[in-house]
Amino acid sequence: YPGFFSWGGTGPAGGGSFGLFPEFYQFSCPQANEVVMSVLKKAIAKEPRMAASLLRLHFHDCFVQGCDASVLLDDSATIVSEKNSAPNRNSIRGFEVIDEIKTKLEEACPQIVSCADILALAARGSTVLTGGPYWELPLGRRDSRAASLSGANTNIPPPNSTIQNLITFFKRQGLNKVDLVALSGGHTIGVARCVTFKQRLYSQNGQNQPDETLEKTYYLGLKSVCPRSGGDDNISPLDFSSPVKFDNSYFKLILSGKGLLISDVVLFTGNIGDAMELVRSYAEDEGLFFHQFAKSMVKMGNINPLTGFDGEIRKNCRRVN
Ligand code: HEM
Ligand SMILES: [Ca+2]
Ligand SMILES: [Ca+2]
Repeated sequence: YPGFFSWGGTGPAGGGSFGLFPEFYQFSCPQANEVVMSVLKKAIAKEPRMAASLLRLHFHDCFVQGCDASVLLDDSATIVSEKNSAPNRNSIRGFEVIDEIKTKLEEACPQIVSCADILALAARGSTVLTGGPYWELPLGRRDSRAASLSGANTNIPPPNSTIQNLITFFKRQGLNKVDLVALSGGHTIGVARCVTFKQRLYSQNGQNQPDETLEKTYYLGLKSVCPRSGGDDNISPLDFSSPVKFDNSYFKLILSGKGLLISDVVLFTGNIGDAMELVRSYAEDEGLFFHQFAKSMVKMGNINPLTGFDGEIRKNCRRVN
């Protein structure tokens, strides 16, 4: 049976049964979240950045084919992996931690907990362990039998997006401007490679000029990490004031010209009134940001899940059964 209380009918989330709900593993694997948290604690203690990498992995999963663990599939005879897409190549990480969680869960409750739910649990756990909000997490996602390289190339927004582009990318997933600004706050942790923000330092307007919205000393610091030629894989924090703490300083930095990516900065400089207002509110009120981040994470986690008898529960997150 595909989990607890599954009738295989058609519910509001599509696909079958009742959609997702927090108690999905209550009887079939009550310790699921504890297992996830124990592996996360160890992995994040060893490398604080891992929290950021795991949060991002859930995002890159959900925006391509829905939250179905498609992002975890390796190349094989039948699979063209999303890992080689432009947004993911040399960039997404954390697969070994997901493998470790899956191995432990297969020991504890074989073939019960999906890789898609592991990604969602790891994203929430990573948020909590770095000081961010906790939320009730709907569960019951199942795993895809396919990946979509083209979907990864076309549905994940690039770092030089305009605000209009960002709104469009999010809208395509059923997410609005409030979700866009709140979820961009995920950039309160983690880093980006020089190649993702170089354009701003050396050729913002097609001319050989830096982005004029960059604060001067911040700009000089970035130039030393990210030279005009080479250094593409050098990294810089997305929120340099607290790169391993989940807080609202990302929004404060944007207000002071110290946002790293164009996609961060345009939330405030893009002349979309409600986005500007939201950046200001989240900079002022961390509680408000936490509340909305949690709500929007639930919304993102609900994008097109496989439920009921659709998809499968993978034994190994890197390949279909
Ligand atoms: C709004 C559109 C977004 C764009 C354009 C964007 C773009 C990027 C880019 C370019 C990087 C650096 C990748 C690299 O250099 O290899 C990055 C990192 C990151 N992104 Fe986003 N992102 C967006 C939304 C999100 C969302 C919704 C989340 C999660 C809620 C998120 C979480 C992260 C995290 C945590 C990192 C750091 C990862 C690490 O250090 O390993 N991003 N993002
Ligand atoms: Ca997916
Ligand atoms: Ca931070």
